[in-house]
Amino acid sequence: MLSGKVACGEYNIPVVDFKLLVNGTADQRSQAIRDLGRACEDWGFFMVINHGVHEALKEAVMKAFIEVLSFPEEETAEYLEAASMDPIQIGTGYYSATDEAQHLRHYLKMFVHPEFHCPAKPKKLRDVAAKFATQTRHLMQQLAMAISESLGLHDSRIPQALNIDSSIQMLAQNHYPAYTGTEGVATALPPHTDPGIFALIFQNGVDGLQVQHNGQWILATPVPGAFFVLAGDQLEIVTNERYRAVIHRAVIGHEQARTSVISMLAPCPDAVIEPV
Ligand SMILES: O=C(O)CCC(=O)C(=O)O
Ligand SMILES: [Fe+2]
Repeated sequence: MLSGKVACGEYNIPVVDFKLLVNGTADQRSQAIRDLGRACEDWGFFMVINHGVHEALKEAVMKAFIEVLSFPEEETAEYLEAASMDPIQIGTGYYSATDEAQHLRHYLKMFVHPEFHCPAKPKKLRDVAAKFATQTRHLMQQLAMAISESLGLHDSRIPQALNIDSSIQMLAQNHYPAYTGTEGVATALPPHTDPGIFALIFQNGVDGLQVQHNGQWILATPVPGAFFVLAGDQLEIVTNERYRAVIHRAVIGHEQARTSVISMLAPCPDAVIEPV
């Protein structure tokens, strides 16, 4: 059974306008930075719009990732059952005994920074994934600078404290086949926080990401073109828990399969992260 009541519609998930954050007038920038600070403080979650990553690129990445997951197992055997730090991983998550997942999730994960790793097929994946990785990394670096400012600090303070220049970036895709069981919807990814600094997420038009806010589960429905931005554990640590990592989960209904693409930034494993 899916635990907790789910609210949708009655809450306004915060929206941050990236264009105003970087190119606005002084007043617009201050307002956007305040909006960002409030979103991080109250939710640990927001949507970013006008971020400059083209829809066509996002679609191309999702399509190429779907192709990888659809290859017969013998073609992706080297990535199956990989360990958590292996550069490319393909697998299926279904941990019903331990953590309440009731339905399948197929995933692909690849580390793209500081070294770029990518399955050789389909051929177009390398090019689109590299572009998407660079653009979303840049976006997350700029968000980290703006977060510094939202805390009244110099814009380099939080990025430096996180060693962001040497950080690790991972791209991932989750594919959740439509649910076939007897409940209304099923949990496919149990409640968790993300271990890194931020995750950016977009999806195939099917909702299913839920975030915890003031003790309630909220279904996240994006404004067109937006990325969801989730604060992770390392952001919580560096801000001394002022900006908390958001607890979230993914659910899946009967009608349609859901696909999400994630770009995630985390400090390199030997970085020591302390509150600023
Ligand atoms: O599929 C989603 O929307 C959420 C994915 C997620 O939280 C994760 O992979 O850590
Ligand atoms: Fe997550």
